[in-house]
Amino acid sequence: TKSTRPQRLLKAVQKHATRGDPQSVISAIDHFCRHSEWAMNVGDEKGCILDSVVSELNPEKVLELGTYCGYSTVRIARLLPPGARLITLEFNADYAAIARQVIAWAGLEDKVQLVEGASGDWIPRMKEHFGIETFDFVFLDHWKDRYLPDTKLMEDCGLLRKGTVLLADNVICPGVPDYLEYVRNSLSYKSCYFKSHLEYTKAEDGLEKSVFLG
Ligand SMILES: Nc1ncnc2c1ncn2CCOCCNC(=O)c1cc(-c2ccc(F)cc2)cc(O)c1O
Ligand SMILES: [Mg+2]
Repeated sequence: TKSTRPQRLLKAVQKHATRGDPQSVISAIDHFCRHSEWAMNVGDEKGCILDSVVSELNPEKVLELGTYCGYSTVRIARLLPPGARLITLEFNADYAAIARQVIAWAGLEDKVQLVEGASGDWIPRMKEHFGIETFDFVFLDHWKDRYLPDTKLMEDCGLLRKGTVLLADNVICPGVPDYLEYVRNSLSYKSCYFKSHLEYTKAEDGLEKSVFLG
């Protein structure tokens, strides 16, 4: 039977990347997506912006909503200090299976906990199930119509603290208008836009960085 795109992406990683070398995994995925098949990873251009936000913050507790094949998981986890933890939620079991293998190939499995399920179901269980008090950094890259309800849910569950940084992918393409309107107008957030391009294309896209003010 025909392979899936995530399976072909994993094959490219296993063929071209060096085990335990996260940068080679990132480069192998970017090469595959640029020269073989487009895939919805955050990509290299927005990925550099993601890197700079993470490096500046040095977060201990990270939440990623939407793992897909684990590309941004690897980008973030490779920059985390020893002892820091990244929890990543993926709804699609097939994507999750591929992501686990990509994360393992990068040698980052000790820093990452991949959880299969819907963000709306798992966010209320973060404290009791993972012993998380609050998150330092949240990367939003899942269903675009879940960004706003899940942000409000994280607020209501007390998972955000003064200074928690939310970084949202795809705020232009596919777009998250309700989320943007909220974080840009709420007195509880200081928000700014990083203009970029949709991964591996010339179309405009960008990342919105929003600091929770408590
Ligand atoms: N734990 C969870 N809870 C809830 N939902 C969850 C979940 N885990 C996953 N999901 C489901 C959704 O996951 C994938 C979401 N990402 C995208 O859809 C996406 C699409 C494009 C795109 C596509 C086509 C174009 F033409 C132009 C742009 C680009 C991107 O960068 C994207 O990120
Ligand atoms: Mg995205």
